[in-house]
Amino acid sequence: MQSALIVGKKICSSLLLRNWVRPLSAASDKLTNVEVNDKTGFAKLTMNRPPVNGLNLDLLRDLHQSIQDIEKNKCRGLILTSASNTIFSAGLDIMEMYKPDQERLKQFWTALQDVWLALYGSAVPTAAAINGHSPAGGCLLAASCEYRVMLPKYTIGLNETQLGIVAPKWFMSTFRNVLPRRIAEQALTQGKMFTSDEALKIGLVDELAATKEEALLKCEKFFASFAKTDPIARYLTKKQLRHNDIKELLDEKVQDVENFVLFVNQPSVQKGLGLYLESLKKKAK
Ligand SMILES: CC/C=C\C/C=C\CCCC/C=C/C(=O)SCCNC(=O)CCNC(=O)[C@H](O)C(C)(C)COP(=O)(O)OP(=O)(O)OC[C@H]1O[C@@H](n2cnc3c(N)ncnc32)[C@H](O)[C@@H]1OP(=O)(O)O
Repeated sequence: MQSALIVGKKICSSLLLRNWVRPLSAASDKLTNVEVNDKTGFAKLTMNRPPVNGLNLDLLRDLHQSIQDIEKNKCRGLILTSASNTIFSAGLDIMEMYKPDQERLKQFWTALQDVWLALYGSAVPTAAAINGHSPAGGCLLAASCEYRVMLPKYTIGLNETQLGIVAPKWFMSTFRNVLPRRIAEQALTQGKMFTSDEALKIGLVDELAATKEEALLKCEKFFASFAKTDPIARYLTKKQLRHNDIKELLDEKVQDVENFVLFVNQPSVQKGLGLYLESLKKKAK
């Protein structure tokens, strides 16, 4: 595992502290970073895979581990954000799907499922400070949280149909949990990327903030709104509301991996992914 965990002493007993500290790798290797505010108990989970936080197998596994750690240590809130100044996450790393190693491809999709199950079903209140572009898988992560604060002039959305891809059911359920059904249907079928202002207008994000610091504060304010609620009652309510979406994936988890593998291996999909990668690289030149 490649994530670093920084924990405030006031919150964690020395036993917990021991549990939390995982071996730190060299700074340049860190893919996620967790910092816990010792006064509030809020954890900031930062994705740090330059240049675009492409969700590859390693980053996904790291994210999963970090979410589990935050959960185990009973933090009072989890804020997902990015170390980049312009990108929250570019979504799935297309390199994982292009000319893939078959065993790794299965592990990759399973890791994405696990991150979604952990984040969408988290007992800890969750929020995303969206400090950059957030297409596809990036949008999935943000939409899996309970609250979203976005910086201006970026884009967010599930753009799969524009790439000739069908978003899996659980991507769609996540959107439907946030957006009115008709808006979700239009956005998903069009593969629409929304500007920050548009996202605010339709309710895909809850607030805009001028800076990352302000976004983090607004996420913390959202967590503070639960100060007078019972944490167990809060969690059970969330759990029931999200139960069907989670159960649907759990019931079909293996089949979902098989569908994904079958889909990705289609020659037409491979061709499309290759062309898309090329277009991204040309754009970068
Ligand atoms: C029935 C159905 C059953 C099963 C369904 C099965 C499967 C389908 C489900 C799949 C769901 C897919 C989800 C996804 O997330 S797919 C990924 C979608 N992401 C995107 O389309 C975003 C693409 N990227 C961008 O738009 C821009 O890069 C971005 C994020 C706006 C940033 O722009 P910019 O700052 O200008 O940076 P560059 O474009 O120059 O990029 C820098 C560098 O990164 C490479 N890169 C960017 N995005 C990706 C990516 N997603 N994967 C891999 N690599 C990426 C880019 O090529 C550049 O590379 P270089 O080597 O040139 O530096």
